[in-house]
Amino acid sequence: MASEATTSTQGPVKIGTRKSVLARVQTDIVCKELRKAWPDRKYEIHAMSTMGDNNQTTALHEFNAKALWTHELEALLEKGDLDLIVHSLKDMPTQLPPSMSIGCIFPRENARDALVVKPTLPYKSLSQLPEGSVIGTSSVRRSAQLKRLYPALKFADVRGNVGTRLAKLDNPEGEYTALILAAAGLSRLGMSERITSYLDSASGGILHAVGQGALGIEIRSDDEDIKKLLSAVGCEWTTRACLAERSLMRTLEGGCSVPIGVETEWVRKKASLGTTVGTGVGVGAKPAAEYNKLSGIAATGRTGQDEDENEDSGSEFTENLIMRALVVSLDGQRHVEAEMQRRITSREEADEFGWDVARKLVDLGAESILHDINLNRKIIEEQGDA
Ligand SMILES: NCc1[nH]cc(CCC(=O)O)c1CC(=O)O
Repeated sequence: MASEATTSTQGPVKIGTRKSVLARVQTDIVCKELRKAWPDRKYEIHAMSTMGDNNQTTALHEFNAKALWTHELEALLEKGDLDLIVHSLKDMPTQLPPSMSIGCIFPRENARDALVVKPTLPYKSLSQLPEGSVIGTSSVRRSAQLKRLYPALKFADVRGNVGTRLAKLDNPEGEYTALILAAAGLSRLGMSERITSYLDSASGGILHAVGQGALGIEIRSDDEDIKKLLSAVGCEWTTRACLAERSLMRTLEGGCSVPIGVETEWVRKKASLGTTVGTGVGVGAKPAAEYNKLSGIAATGRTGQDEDENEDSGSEFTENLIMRALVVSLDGQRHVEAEMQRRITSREEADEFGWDVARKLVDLGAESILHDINLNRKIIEEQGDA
């Protein structure tokens, strides 16, 4: 028994996560993939409640919420009490502490936002909602975009995890007509049937959050053992698309989060024919499963399935990434938007692409919108506590 089996490379992989049901489900996805790739290792899941989870009342924007959700887990990672942390990528700050990095990103679920209308009401889309309908959302990205497109709507904060929010919506006495939630969260919780309609560029112009729908794995930057384990899982398509999105946000935010909406989509063209053989994130209002297949993301990732799909990349196919991005003022009165497409063949190119889209938004006037927002509010967060 007292062998060398205590070296870090052979010890259990200690996986950290938050305590919410969604966080647990997402962690199970990651753990399952790791087990499949490395069946001989042992895995331990440590679900911790964080300060954010414990403080349901203080208005979110009073904290630097992103840090609030991640700091406590990061401290354990740093100490070696954890080896990796499973995050919803959109909840990860774009700048990590220097000793931490993103080990990999898992295949993206449906990245879009979803409208969830109170079950007793007949409305099927945002445009059908009567004047004065109350939308429950604590996200300024969501409310600012909706104010721009649907000025007759009203907004109210809604806190708590996804289940709590839905219960507030369903309460006959409740004030909300509808909620806006990430489709990914609902889908992972097995509650896709609650989705009334999907919101995206093709169906009205609501863009989702940077990193939405993807899982980010945070590790110690110098942990070669965990890096090796992660090299067998994750999804390079999602990783590149999300790195581009994060680069966009990092370039624009200058330290604070701002209402930035984004949508990325892979377009794979057969070079000889010039025809689009697969498109990606944000195309039409497709149900989650079909959407995921369409995205070419889950299917072409290194997830063990459909690996052959990917073999055509390289010379015969070109992979272009389309990015649509928007910055909107809090009252919805001003906005700038941009769309660019570029061939992306590496993470570095993805990063540069996000930077260039940000530059384009700045050229179009994003800076004055951002300046006003930063004057008004020191910290704007989109955090809820899913
Ligand atoms: N803001 C909290 C949060 N963080 C991640 C998700 C859902 C899963 C995801 O977007 O990856 C949610 C809930 C929501 O925004 O509806």
